[in-house]
Amino acid sequence: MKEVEVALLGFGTVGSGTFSLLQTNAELIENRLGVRPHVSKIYVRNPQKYTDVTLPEGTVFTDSVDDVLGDETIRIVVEVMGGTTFARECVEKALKAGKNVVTANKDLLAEAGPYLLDLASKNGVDLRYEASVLGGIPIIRTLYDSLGGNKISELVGIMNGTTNFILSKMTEDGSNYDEVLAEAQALGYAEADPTADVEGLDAARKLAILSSIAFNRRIFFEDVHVEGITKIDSTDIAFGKEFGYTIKLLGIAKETKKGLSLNVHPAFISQQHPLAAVRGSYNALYVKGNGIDDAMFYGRGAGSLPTGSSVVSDIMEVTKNEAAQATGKLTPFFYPDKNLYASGKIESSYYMRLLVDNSTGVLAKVASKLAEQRISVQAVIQRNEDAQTATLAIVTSICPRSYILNVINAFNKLRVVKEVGSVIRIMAD
Ligand SMILES: NC(=O)C1=CN([C@@H]2O[C@H](COP(=O)(O)OP(=O)(O)OC[C@H]3O[C@@H](n4cnc5c(N)ncnc54)[C@H](OP(=O)(O)O)[C@@H]3O)[C@@H](O)[C@H]2O)C=CC1
Ligand SMILES: N[C@@H](CC=O)C(=O)O
Ligand code: NA
Repeated sequence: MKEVEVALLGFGTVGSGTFSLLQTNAELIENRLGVRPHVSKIYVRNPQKYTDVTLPEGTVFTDSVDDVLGDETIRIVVEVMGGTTFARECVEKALKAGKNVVTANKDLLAEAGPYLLDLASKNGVDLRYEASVLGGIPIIRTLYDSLGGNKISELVGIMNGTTNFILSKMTEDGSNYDEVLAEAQALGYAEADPTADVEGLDAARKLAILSSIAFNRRIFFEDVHVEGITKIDSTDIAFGKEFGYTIKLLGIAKETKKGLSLNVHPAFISQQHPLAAVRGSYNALYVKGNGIDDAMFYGRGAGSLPTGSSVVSDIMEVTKNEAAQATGKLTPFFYPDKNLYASGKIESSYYMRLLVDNSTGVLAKVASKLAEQRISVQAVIQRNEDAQTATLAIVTSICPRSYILNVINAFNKLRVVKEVGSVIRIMAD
């Protein structure tokens, strides 16, 4: 039996899912490839943690990364540890040693992807990262290859499983934010530090990676304007429902004549919008191209086996390239100027929740501040909290984000406004 030697760096959610799929589908994979990917070494810092794992003969845990990177028989190094310091060191060493690398690490790709891809090419090896974006959904290769003949104008997606799981549970079951986050962590969806999920950083990294491919630019994490979901509360979700909206954390990249805008933020979308039906740990990406028109890709965005499925597909792709002596042959990109469009200029309508004095004339005062910024009110719900206080939930007309920032300043100075609770964009259908 012909084998290609593979090593895993990491055996957590993704590493174990990858290993399990390689074992379960070994025969099928070998039949399709003509070669069997064989995991000979698994690097972890603390092998004692894995004493309950039974490895087949020929596979060992090691706590020495040099034992992996210095092993000449290993052709594919799978980096599934996470982080950008040690992981980057390992990936660079592996590429320089002439080994192919498969990684699920979006933090690393969004920070140094173009550099590492160049390094791989220089060393005649592959660097593949299908698992880094949208977990199990095959989207990297789809954008590179299947949609390669399209000029892409728009990407809109739900790119983080943890936050979609949290928002879905809060919306559907009225669950408490902290409890659902703990559940997402227990299910292996969340990052080691879940701040990356809930503050939108993870989605921003994924948007940067996808946009680099879709728009042929060197896009990094810093290029994306980010807002997370930590300020969303059940009151907003309930008002949203009354207005006919569902809340989602969206990644949006749009190319217009004015430039490329890159944003991650929570948004209300119509309950009829296809993305509204994407629930739990599922992700989806809507792509607009000048050939395909509209397409939507849907599947599990996080979790052990779904993400392992993408890692295994990359291992198979690299194995095929090795057999064809075609590794390191990705055509170099031509990167035009980034020409980013400032997010303050982007127009949409907004939902605003204000805590106000419960007295006559308050609504008129609030409306006049909006009018001063050339913003009109499309819909409003007033809920009396007690004799002194009322909540106003407002849907505004379409305006640039900078107008909304101005009106928030004006509200903060208005005596009848006790608090500006939340401000959430509303995405047009
Ligand atoms: N979980 C998911 O659904 C998805 C995760 N990803 C990405 O995949 C990567 C792995 O994630 P996941 O499997 O969830 O992570 P886990 O925390 O579950 O696993 C990390 C593994 O790496 C080992 N490890 C070895 N060295 C290090 C190190 N220096 N720092 C951290 N871990 C180390 C850990 O073992 P030990 O502690 O013994 O060293 C552990 O086995 C990350 O880049 C993540 O962003 C991508 C898509 C989906
Ligand atoms: N933490 C991430 C894991 C997959 O990329 C998520 O929740 O989507
Ligand atoms: Na993917």
